[in-house]
Parts: sequence; structure tokens; C-alpha cells
Amino acid sequence: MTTPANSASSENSENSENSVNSVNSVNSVNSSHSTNSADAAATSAPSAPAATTTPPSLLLDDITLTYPDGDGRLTALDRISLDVPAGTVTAVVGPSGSGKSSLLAVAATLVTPDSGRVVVAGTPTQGLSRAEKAALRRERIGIVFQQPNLLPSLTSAEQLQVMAHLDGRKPRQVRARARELLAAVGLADKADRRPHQLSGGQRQRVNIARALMNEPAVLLVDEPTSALDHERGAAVLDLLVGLTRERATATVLVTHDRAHLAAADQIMEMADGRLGPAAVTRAPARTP
Ligand SMILES: Nc1ncnc2c1ncn2[C@@H]1O[C@H](COP(=O)(O)OP(=O)(O)OP(=O)(O)O)[C@@H](O)[C@H]1O
Repeated sequence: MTTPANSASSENSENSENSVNSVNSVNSVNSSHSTNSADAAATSAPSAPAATTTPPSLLLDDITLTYPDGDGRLTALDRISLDVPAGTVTAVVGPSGSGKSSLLAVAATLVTPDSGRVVVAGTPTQGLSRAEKAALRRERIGIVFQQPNLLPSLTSAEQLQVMAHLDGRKPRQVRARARELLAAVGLADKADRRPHQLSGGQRQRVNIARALMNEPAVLLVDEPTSALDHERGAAVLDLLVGLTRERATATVLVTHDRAHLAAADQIMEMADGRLGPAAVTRAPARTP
């Protein structure tokens, strides 16, 4: 969808960071409201935690994002709104080019929208400096990408530890947290392995553990199982859902895989930059 150039916000043009591709670059470190109660009821899984009375851990409010496109602007996100409560998973589906990665990039504060509000764990991000946004990302947001992008020379434990060393925590605490998280993702016995000594599914588990290292309130996950076979993908998804509940993260999961939808508390669909409750039906829940 292309709109005239003068409809674009000038704020957006200040963003040299403003590219969906910039989501991937942080890996080395980390219409109206569509989620009204009727919509939520239509898309909630039976096992979903009750709607919270506390503010959502992630709030996108009436977000519009445009990119330069020739003489005009392309509207990647068209007045989208999304509430993600702590301890719940919101799946976002939609065709290629519909705006899913743009949504994640805005939620991650990597891209500043033309208009609308992003609130992360109660902190409004509008007006934050670049450094303040980087600190918010480091402390409150975990990001899991399609490809783990682990550092080849580091062990699993070290992949996690470098994240926290950046924050100047005590090494002993950092090591203990890395071990605890590797155990939580089922890799207690793989802490000393390097990426080439791990399977694809195990690498993605390290990736997830790394994203949780700084106890994020918000977990943004982009097609985490695209490089995995069905069985390993299902195991990684179960893990993500379990960790979301256990650690009370507000998790947004961008996915093409309908099998992922059974586990989601809320299913939203992107189409031409607009977000609404998904028309798709859930696949039957997997039997254990
Ligand atoms: N940096 C950019 N500059 C210009 N246009 C962009 C930029 N990034 C994305 N777009 C455009 O914005 C629209 C939404 O792209 P986005 O990557 O968010 O979609 P997507 O749903 O994630 O697609 P896919 O599933 O293929 O990854 C597309 O039309 C895309 O071409």
C-alpha cells in the first residue's frame, strides 16, 4: 500500500535504525483496538490465563509505520493495536510482506513508528533517546530470531554469559543464571558444547535461553522453528509456551506454521499492514 510522501511522519525520517532488517542486527546482544473482549474470547485458548487487570507487558497502540517508496510512502503498519499480557503468547500470522517483521521491529523499539504508542513493561518508549531504548531492550526485551546466530567459538554457557557481562553483573551470578536457564531449556549437560557440537533444535534452545538471560518482560520471537523439522519445531514451541507461563513474559510469536496456533492465547492476523483477530482456525492441540 503506497501513500503520498507528505502523509508520512517526519519523526520516521530521523531513524537511520529504521529498517526491519535491523531486527536481525541486534542478535549479538538481544484501526482500533482489535483485542477487545469479544475478539479475545473468539481467539483465546481454553488454557489461557484469565485476562489480567494489570497493564499489559506489551502495548502497541494505534501504530502506523511507513517506509520511503519512490516518490511516496509504503504503509507497512496501518493503525495497529495489540495488548499482550504477561504470561501469554500472542501468535501473529499473515502472508509474506503483510508487516509481521515490521510489527516485531516496532515492538522491539528498533524502529520508531510514524505515530502511535509503544509501551514496554509499563514504560512508554516515545521520546526515549537511542541509548535509553538500547537499555530498555537489554533489560526488558528478549528477541529470538529464525536463525540462532550463535558465536561459533563460545560454549552454550558462554553464549548466555556474554549477555549479562555487558550489564556488569557479578560473574558468579551470571554463571549461575546461565546454568539455570540452560537447565530450563533441557541443555544442562550441553553447557560446555560449542554450536557445531549441537543439533539445530539444541542451538535454537540456546538462542531462547540467551534471550531470557536478562529476565525480559517481553519476548519477541520470529519464526523460531523455520529451520527445524516438525518434531523439533514442536518441542521448541512447547518450550517457549512453558517458559512464557513460568517466567510471565509477554510473548509475541510470528509464525507461518498453523501447528503453532494451538498453543497461543491470542491469534492475530496481519494483512496489508492491518492487524485483526485471525480468521484462521486452530489446528487440533497435539497429543503429548
Ligand atoms: N526497510 C524497508 N524499506 C522499505 N520497505 C520495507 C522495508 N522493510 C519492509 N518493507 C516493506 O514493508 C512491507 C512489510 O514488510 P515486512 O517485512 O514487515 O513483512 P513480513 O510480513 O514480515 O514479510 P515476510 O513474512 O516475508 O518476512 C513489505 O511491503 C516490505 O516490502
